[in-house]
Amino acid sequence: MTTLGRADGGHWVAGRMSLSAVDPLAGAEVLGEPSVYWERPLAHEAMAGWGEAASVEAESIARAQEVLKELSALDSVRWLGEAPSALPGPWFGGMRFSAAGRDAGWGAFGFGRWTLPEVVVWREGSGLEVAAFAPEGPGAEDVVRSLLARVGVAFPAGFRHARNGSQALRLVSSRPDFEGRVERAVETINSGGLQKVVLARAVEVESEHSFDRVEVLARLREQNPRCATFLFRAPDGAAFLGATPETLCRVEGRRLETEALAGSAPPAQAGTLEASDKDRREHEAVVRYILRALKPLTEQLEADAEPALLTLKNVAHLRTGIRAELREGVGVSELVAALHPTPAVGGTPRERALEFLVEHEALDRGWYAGPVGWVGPGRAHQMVALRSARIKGSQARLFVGAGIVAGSSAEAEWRETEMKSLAMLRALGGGHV
Ligand SMILES: C=C(O[C@H]1C=CC=C(C(=O)O)[C@@H]1O)C(=O)O
Repeated sequence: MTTLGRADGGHWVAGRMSLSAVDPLAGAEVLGEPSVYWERPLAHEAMAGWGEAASVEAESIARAQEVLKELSALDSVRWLGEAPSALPGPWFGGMRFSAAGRDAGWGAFGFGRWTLPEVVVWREGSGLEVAAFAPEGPGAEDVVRSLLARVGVAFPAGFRHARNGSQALRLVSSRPDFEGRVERAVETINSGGLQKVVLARAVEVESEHSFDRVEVLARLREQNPRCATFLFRAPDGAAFLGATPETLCRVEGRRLETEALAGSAPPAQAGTLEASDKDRREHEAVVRYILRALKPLTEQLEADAEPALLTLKNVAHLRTGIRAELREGVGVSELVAALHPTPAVGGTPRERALEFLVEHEALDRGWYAGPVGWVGPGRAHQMVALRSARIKGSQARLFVGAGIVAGSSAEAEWRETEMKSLAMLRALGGGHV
């Protein structure tokens, strides 16, 4: 683990060069599976990282917030030549939804974990750039130059397309348990104890062979161009990956972009969403919460007047875009503290909803529904880790949730979570689902 914030200048030396190549994921053919991956195809943003020049772990929410603050303030990289202006990161990672839970499978991920890869390849304009990082010290510049030279020679020029090939998957998730929890949530809401709570469940997925996670990424990004496709590998070889539609915050200097995403329907019934009273209430709880949370941190806070439809391949949502100027001194750490968990993954009132989840959800969410993404000096993009799975070997544990409000039906919420699981199941090779 790295100690951050040394006062005497840079920790890491970095160099960069252009690559004659088009796709960061193609690098997996020669460099193996990336340790971190991030792509938003519609935003033309893509990056893959290999190796770890450094990692920072946090064992509590308070420490995680400190780390985010340090990583967004630190400019501890000494660039050989000009520093890139559009490099995502260079720190990549995420954190748990909450401290509650005891699934040992999440152990190696820590409460929060961020890494500075040894090699980062990212899209810039119509080409790719590569940067290499090494700890400052004698010989560090040579290490950087030789990493760049090695990657430059070997990096494949072409695009890594998703390949055909489905496989038999064994799925386990208890419908009666989930529906029982939805009914309990509706009773609590009806008795005035809560307004909204988002209940999640896990689906255990087993395949005959180890999952090819690069292939899973290739399918996820191809099928979900509006989402952020991500992967973070833990030291025990497990990886957390997914394709999520929800931005928690995008920070560029003082500029903030965020969104409320809640209210769902099958794509074929997307037209009914805007008029659905249940979905509007579910959505408005999120908008109100975000605006209230951001007020003390921002100036010129503005939200779209009406939610718009966001139609993904397997599910459509109501979406309200929110923008603001950040007050002096406010950055990603303060934003995560104020926004997470939004009622799109927790509920309202926030504390009561979180207590309900601890008591009744019977699930260690781990990094599911937590903030994941990248952070660097004055810039950050954090997504809410939805539509995601933890994968190790031939086992995957997939997570899906749904917002429960007065009038929710257990059967409909089960169907909604089934629908939300399709993107990941198909990417895992379940061509028949
Ligand atoms: C909790 C999830 O979705 C959230 C985001 C969008 C719409 C949601 C809904 O309509 O329930 C959820 O709040 C999930 O996908 O696991």
